[in-house]
Amino acid sequence: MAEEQSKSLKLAIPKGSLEKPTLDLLEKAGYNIYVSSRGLRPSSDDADLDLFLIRAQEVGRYIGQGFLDCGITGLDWATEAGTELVDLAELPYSRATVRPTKWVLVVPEDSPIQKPEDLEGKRIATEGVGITQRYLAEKGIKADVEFSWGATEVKVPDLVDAIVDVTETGSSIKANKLRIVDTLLTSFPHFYASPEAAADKWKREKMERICLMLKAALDARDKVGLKMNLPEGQLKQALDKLPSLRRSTVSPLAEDGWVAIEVVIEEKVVRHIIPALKELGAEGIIEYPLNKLVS
Ligand SMILES: Nc1ncnc2c1ncn2[C@@H]1O[C@H](COP(=O)(O)OP(=O)(O)OP(=O)(O)O)[C@@H](O)[C@H]1O
Ligand SMILES: O=P(O)(O)OC[C@H]1O[C@H](OP(=O)(O)OP(=O)(O)O)[C@H](O)[C@@H]1O
Ligand SMILES: [Mg+2]
Repeated sequence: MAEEQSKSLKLAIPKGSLEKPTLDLLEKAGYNIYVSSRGLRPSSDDADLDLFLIRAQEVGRYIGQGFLDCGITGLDWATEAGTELVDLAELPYSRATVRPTKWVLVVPEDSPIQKPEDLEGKRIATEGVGITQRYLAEKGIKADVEFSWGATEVKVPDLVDAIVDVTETGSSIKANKLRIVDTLLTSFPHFYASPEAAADKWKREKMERICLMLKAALDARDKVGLKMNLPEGQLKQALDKLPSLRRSTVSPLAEDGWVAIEVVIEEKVVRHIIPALKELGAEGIIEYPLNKLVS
């Protein structure tokens, strides 16, 4: 028992672009994290967690070296770290949208470079040197790849011929009048563990529970619950007309000839579904938000 109580899980949260969305997701998953101003060791309402805010680029290194048990970072930086990590879950969220981050090869709109092979002998700046070098090696292209500390878009065409940079919404590419030549990698955040932590029963169970709750919170995103009463005679028509209702729970009501329907659907279809149900004679329609969805 004493040993159980002294257990703790060293968990890294990515500092930077992913910090806010990661803290929001953890909160939705049921873990309230408190980050003090300039503090890099957040506290939480789960006494088992020992939290560290670490740059996304470095999370993989410290987990791989065994100094941290686990953490969240992009697939991109985990790959770049080159350490052995156990991938416990893909978490499909991003900085601003639900789309994955893409690492793209980019040139000015009017550049003569049209295809990757045109990079032969050229200069490329990027924060992801390893990702870029592996891509060029796979294609048998020889080009100079130099590390960029950021603000990479400004470097073409005066300082380098092309850049490899992250894009999510595409607004930076548009604002800087750039053109995508190719996509090297698509990346979402993942939950990674060290091989030692993954082999430890208590840590493994703890991490799997956290992943379950994180995924449940992500799966509930953009979905709502809908409940209503419907004349039984209209049930077939409702299921035919509204395919998204097919997986609903149908139960009899105390009042003869009526059924209660409960379903989880995409929020975006609700505005079509509610009026259609009303036309079919549905009554007592309620819509409610969902916090978690576990299939
Ligand atoms: N729009 C975005 N821009 C940058 N990174 C993003 C974006 N959306 C998601 N990410 C992810 O955030 C992680 C960290 O990104 P990045 O390496 O750019 O560092 P950063 O936290 O943005 O800090 P910096 O200000 O140094 O760029 C990566 O895994 C990346 O895939
Ligand atoms: O497609 P978008 O949604 O516009 O996102 C892409 C931008 O986000 C990142 O910049 P960041 O804010 O991380 O600054 P950085 O350029 O210093 O890395 C990336 O380097 C792009 O500039
Ligand atoms: Mg960035």
